[in-house]
Amino acid sequence: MASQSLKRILIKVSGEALAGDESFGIESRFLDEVAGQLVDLSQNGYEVAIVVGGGNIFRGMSVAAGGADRVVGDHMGMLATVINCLALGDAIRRLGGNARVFSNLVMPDVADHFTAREARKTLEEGGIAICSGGTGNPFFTTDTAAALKAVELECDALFKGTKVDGVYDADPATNPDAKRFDEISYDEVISRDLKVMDMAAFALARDNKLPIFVYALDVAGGVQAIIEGKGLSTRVG
Ligand SMILES: Nc1ncnc2c1ncn2[C@@H]1O[C@H](COP(=O)(O)OP(=O)(O)OP(=O)(O)O)[C@@H](O)[C@H]1O
Ligand SMILES: O=c1ccn([C@@H]2O[C@H](COP(=O)(O)O)[C@@H](O)[C@H]2O)c(=O)[nH]1
Repeated sequence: MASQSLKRILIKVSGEALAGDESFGIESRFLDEVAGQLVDLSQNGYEVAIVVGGGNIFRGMSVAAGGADRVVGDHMGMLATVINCLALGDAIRRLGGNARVFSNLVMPDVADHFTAREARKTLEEGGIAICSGGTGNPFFTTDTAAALKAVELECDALFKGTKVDGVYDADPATNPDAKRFDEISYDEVISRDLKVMDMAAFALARDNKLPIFVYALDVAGGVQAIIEGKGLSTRVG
């Protein structure tokens, strides 16, 4: 049974986490695990929209650092998110769920062009709306795309599923003594420059009063457990 206060949600799935134990690409066991969690949420009455990152395949900054055109690099990064979204949509359908892949880059043979109107319709009809291609613009990230889509689709909350189980006072990957927050305000996360998500995403969420839950994608129960107050996450609000 879906919670009344958090019924329509957007989940940002980290591209990097989709690689599982590998450093590149998609680990099918992990993909199926994530898809299974999304199907369960949808079948339990939640309206679920998805944005997927591309870090397991390509990040525009990495080519720009080598001297290539950043805009071309970012287009390549956005295409990487389309690949991940197609894989996730397919995994959801194989598990009996109903998913429709949208894209902010126009590619009619591959995905439906994203409009908030069509994506909302998919959600209202019980389908999972997967939003690929980021914002469609270079110099952004899929975190910002996730906040933007969550606002456009009138979601009650944004869940950022990643490799860590919340927001810490320093990057826990490089600081073993970092302390985790159960809750933190938008302004504090921005003023401390805590880099679990980019600042544009936090600012957009703050300006639209969109709560964000940062959680570890590989923890059993996932989003459903967090909504029921049983799972670990940091609430940014
Ligand atoms: N203060 C912090 N609290 C928590 N995590 C942090 C913090 N600062 C940096 N991080 C790092 O941020 C990472 C998550 O952000 P990142 O944008 O790199 O990944 P992602 O969005 O999950 O991946 P992708 O770009 O592939 O979708 C975590 O794995 C963590 O190591
Ligand atoms: O709106 C957007 C979103 C993404 N990009 C590019 O795609 C890659 C992958 O996204 P991540 O958020 O890093 O996973 C990103 O590095 C950008 O190059 C974009 O240009 N615009």
